[in-house]
Amino acid sequence: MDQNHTSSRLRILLRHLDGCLARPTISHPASRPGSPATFHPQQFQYTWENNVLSLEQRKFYEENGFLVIKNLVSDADIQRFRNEFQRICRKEVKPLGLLVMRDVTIAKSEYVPSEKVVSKVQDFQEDEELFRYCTLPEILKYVECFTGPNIMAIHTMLINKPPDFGKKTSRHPLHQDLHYFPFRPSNSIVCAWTAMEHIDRNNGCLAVLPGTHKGPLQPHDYPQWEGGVNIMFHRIQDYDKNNARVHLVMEKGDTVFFHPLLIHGSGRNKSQGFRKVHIHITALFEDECMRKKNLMICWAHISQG
Ligand SMILES: CC(C)CC(=O)SCCNC(=O)CCNC(=O)[C@H](O)C(C)(C)COP(=O)(O)OP(=O)(O)OC[C@H]1O[C@@H](n2cnc3c(N)ncnc32)[C@H](O)[C@@H]1OP(=O)(O)O
Ligand SMILES: O=C(O)CCC(=O)C(=O)O
Repeated sequence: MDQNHTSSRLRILLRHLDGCLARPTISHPASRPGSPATFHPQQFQYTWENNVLSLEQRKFYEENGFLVIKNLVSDADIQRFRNEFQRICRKEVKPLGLLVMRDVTIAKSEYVPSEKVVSKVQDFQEDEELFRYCTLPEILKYVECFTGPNIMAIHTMLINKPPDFGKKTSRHPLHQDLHYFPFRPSNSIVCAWTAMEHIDRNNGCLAVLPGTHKGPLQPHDYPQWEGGVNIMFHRIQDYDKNNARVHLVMEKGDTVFFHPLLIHGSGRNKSQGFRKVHIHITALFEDECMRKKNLMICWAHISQG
């Protein structure tokens, strides 16, 4: 991390701690604020009562730890995200703090800047066009069902899963996102994952182990894969092999919301195309004290809701 990046992060953090927030709010007030436990103490621990989710949808998330909402993000927005991603890949814009990842098989090679060499951009909080995703009312409306109000965007990614270079390195091993996060509580965190095109097993869709959000955070390490593993792509060491994997086939604009303890990963991209998804992770910080405590241990940029 270079010095500019470090000092920019530090400034952001200090601004938050001072309560002088630079970024406009992305909060979307709950229509019926209240704690999830207030309404159905036995039944609902993971969702909030706010008239957005049907009873069936709430029960599904509670039981499975994920929920797919069809056709949530418009084609026009997805096209704008694509355009901006391409500009970043061509190095026409260089948002502050952005991490650009390349697949491990080409990480050390010479390259011409293009979307063919970028497997992921991460932490695009300073790129207004990509960060717009985190502020879309249709996304926030659902995020709030899992986090409650006072939402913060914590981590952002646009994944451009490359066609596999023959080493199966395009796979993302099964893991729990909470492994990467130093803040809590886990039930106040949700990931939004939006398909930017049709995604199925051929181009490496998301695979989830339903219900695993009810278990603890498990130890992770690197998988022993012959072809190599992308940096930080840790796998869960052990999980119940009897727990059937569900492959989420999704259309452009469909969005899956999932709990940070849900075990998930994605398969090899066997197609010739670059499979794109837009992701962000959000969390609720329930009160000022918890917000400050979490901010002090959190490495990612945070926007306050
Ligand atoms: C919930 C969510 C968080 C789940 C996930 O997404 S898991 C994946 C999270 N990924 C990350 O956190 C990436 C963290 N970022 C980084 O490690 C770095 O910033 C990089 C993206 C690698 C870029 O590092 P940077 O120093 O700016 O650039 P360099 O090109 O000089 O790379 C530094 C050393 O890393 C190597 N590298 C780059 N890309 C990969 C790769 N895909 N897999 C394995 N190694 C890689 C690169 O070859 C270089 O190695 P050395 O020359 O130092 O030996
Ligand atoms: O979209 C993918 O390939 C998987 C992404 C993922 O599991 C993650 O970044 O946590």
